[in-house]
Amino acid sequence: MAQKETNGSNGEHISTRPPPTPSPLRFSKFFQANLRILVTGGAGFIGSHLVDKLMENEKHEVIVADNLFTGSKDNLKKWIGHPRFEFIRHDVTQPLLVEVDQIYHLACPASPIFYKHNPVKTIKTNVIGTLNMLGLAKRVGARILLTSTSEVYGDPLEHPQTEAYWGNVNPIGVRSCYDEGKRVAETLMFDYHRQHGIEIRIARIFNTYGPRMNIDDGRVVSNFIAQAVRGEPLTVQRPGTQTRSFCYVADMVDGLIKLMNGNNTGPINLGNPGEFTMLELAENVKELINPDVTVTMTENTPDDPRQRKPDITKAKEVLGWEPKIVLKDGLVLMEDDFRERLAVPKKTKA
Ligand SMILES: NC(=O)c1ccc[n+]([C@@H]2O[C@H](COP(=O)([O-])OP(=O)(O)OC[C@H]3O[C@@H](n4cnc5c(N)ncnc54)[C@H](O)[C@@H]3O)[C@@H](O)[C@H]2O)c1
Ligand SMILES: O=c1ccn([C@@H]2O[C@H](COP(=O)(O)OP(=O)(O)O[C@H]3OC[C@@H](O)[C@H](O)[C@H]3O)[C@@H](O)[C@H]2O)c(=O)[nH]1
Repeated sequence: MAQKETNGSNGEHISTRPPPTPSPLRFSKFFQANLRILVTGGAGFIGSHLVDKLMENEKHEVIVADNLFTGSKDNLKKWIGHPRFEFIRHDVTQPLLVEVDQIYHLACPASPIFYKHNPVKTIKTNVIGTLNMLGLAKRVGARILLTSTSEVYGDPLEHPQTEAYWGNVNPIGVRSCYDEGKRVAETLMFDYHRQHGIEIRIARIFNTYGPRMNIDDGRVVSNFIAQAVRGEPLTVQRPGTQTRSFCYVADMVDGLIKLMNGNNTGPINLGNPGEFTMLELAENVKELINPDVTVTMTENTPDDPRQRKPDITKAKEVLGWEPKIVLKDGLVLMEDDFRERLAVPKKTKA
């Protein structure tokens, strides 16, 4: 088949090579025309919630590829053995060949503690892992979505951050394996799109929280909730005036699915524009979960961004998406899950 010449959603010139012909079975009278979806990192926090949502549709077959570095099969236990679900223990730094129509590429540790644990592995996961998944997308003609991050904006000099902002990232710092890794992953996505006509989608996700985060994940919301439930001091890292915008995971999953199935390549910011200092977050957690806990100031880590707030105008316009769950409601939903896993029931009022 001939090359097709088109313009992408960002106005770029694209030369599209059609994907290889699928198996003849795909056109057989009795073939069930299911959408085959690969979720890399599907055993992790956001990935497992995404799998839950995708599995609700009876036309979807879902394959998870995950090396279980920060994820767990426990997050997927309700789907193990389901006829439309498969789990593959696989490291995305190695090639993978599966016949799929869509790839949600999430595989990568997200908590700073975990991505800094083995920085060389983190950058390999972002660069080689994304190359492998793009190679797969090219080979089987699948559409691929990358979960990039607000960390591509580094310590931002523009506030709030729009997608047009190129960022302020330290290329040699301890966070660079993740920040720069994701920036290269975005570059690879666009190069495969322009050069090979691969259908791409890029989400820039801002700090997302919710049930199923690892208790010892190390990110601020899970730390504060676990501390409040255990009755331990809330550890605010200095200066405490740094800000973040927190998005509840169900909102994030809706945004990712809309992005995958829409027409825009992105990058698109997905996040909740509500902005809080870490001291304000601690006060909220204390008030909602355990008024008896104290707040203690602790050392911060290098290159911690001072402010973060997404401008989500583009997501509203092109996806019709905006988050619905405000922080106070989301924290309470998360508390129930943490209490159950930590086996600390809520005190009943006398
Ligand atoms: N949660 C957030 O606040 C946030 C913000 C921005 C971007 N993101 C991105 O969203 C994605 C999911 O984040 P999360 O919060 O669910 O994190 P998570 O750590 O819970 O999930 C990551 C998953 O990827 C798997 N994984 C890691 N390295 C792998 C490898 N080499 N091969 C195969 N699997 C591998 C882990 O085992 C885990 O199941 C990540 O790409 C992350 O960068 C998350
Ligand atoms: O116990 C803690 C942990 C963290 N913090 C502070 O809380 C803020 C947020 O830290 P988090 O570890 O939750 O993560 P960050 O917002 O820096 O990055 C997060 O959002 C972008 C994603 O790409 C990353 O994967 C995700 O971890 C930081 O300023 C940190 O110093 C505390 O005050 N106390």
